[in-house]
Amino acid sequence: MVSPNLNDSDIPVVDFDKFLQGSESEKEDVAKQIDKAFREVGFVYLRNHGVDNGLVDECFEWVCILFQLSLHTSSDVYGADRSRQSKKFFALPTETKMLAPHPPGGSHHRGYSAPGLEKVSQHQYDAGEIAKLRETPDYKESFESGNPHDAAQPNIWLPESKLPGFKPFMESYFTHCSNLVHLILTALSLALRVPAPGLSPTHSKSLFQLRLLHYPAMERAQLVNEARSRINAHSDFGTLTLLFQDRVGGLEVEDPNEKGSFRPAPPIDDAVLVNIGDLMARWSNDRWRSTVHRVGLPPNLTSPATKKIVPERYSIPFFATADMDTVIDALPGCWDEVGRPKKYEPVTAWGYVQMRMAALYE
Ligand SMILES: O=C(O)CCC(=O)C(=O)O
Ligand SMILES: [Fe+2]
Repeated sequence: MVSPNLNDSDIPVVDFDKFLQGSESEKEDVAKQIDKAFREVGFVYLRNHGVDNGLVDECFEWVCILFQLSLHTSSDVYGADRSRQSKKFFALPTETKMLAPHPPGGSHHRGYSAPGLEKVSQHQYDAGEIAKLRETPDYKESFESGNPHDAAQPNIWLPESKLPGFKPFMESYFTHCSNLVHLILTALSLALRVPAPGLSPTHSKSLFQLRLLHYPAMERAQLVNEARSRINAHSDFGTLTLLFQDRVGGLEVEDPNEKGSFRPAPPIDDAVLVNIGDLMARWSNDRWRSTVHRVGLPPNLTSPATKKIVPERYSIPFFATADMDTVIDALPGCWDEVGRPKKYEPVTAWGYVQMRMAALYE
């Protein structure tokens, strides 16, 4: 259930411009605010994050094109003042999207996944448990792409003629999001006083994943009765996630002080939501929280009175992880011999991520 005693969101909103353009003391202040948010909630909204808002809008336009936005539903989704409807949308049939299929298995995270293929699981490694979860698959479709220089996971694109301009746009959007990840890592290094050059070089290969997500419209009753889910409660498994979401809402974050109780993390215009993943939580010796989150009913649909249909929803998560040979051992500032011993054995990023990804697809 959603906690009734919490208002919209306890997630702090931080003005990142003060880090990008500010004085040394302003940078330090922003770093401290982000550190505090990650300690307490594991999530932070960043305003003025430096990824051009027009570019974010354009990315949403591409997502709509890819996933067959119908002009009927779009006004409800985006509100009047965003430019996300400005392109001439056309329907891309499933056969076309299947020209770039996500390979089976959990080790090559690229290309198109049709609704129902993926079931996000939280710490489920037991085959029987995973099979049970799959009985109500997440009702969403996705398209994943990554760093064009990642030889281990080559991108899987549609033929250029099917969606001209899509690949170059996504490659450039990837770079903008990567830059933001590196800036956040620099802020975190400042907060922990990690000696120069800080954490950014541990992500030097930028083996990140850009995911385009579409949750099709569905009957409200299906979501309420848990006949279908949008995305089940889970934590992310890398270091940092950036999340851009449209205006529909429905993302919920677990109350750090009350397991099983969720509060809304509503979209905030022009802000990106950033959260800690499991690998980073471990690396920080649990100084930072990797908080469980899920996507359910948008807050304005919690009362059944009027609307029977939950509108479609689009979101764009960007998952960062460390270079695969990085040894994840408690970061400076996160442990000491006396009061805060290291909780975890050192592990490479590779060893850790493999274990988690195997649970996603099979
Ligand atoms: O769609 C969203 O808002 C959240 C997606 C998410 O949590 C994920 O893909 O890991
Ligand atoms: Fe997530």
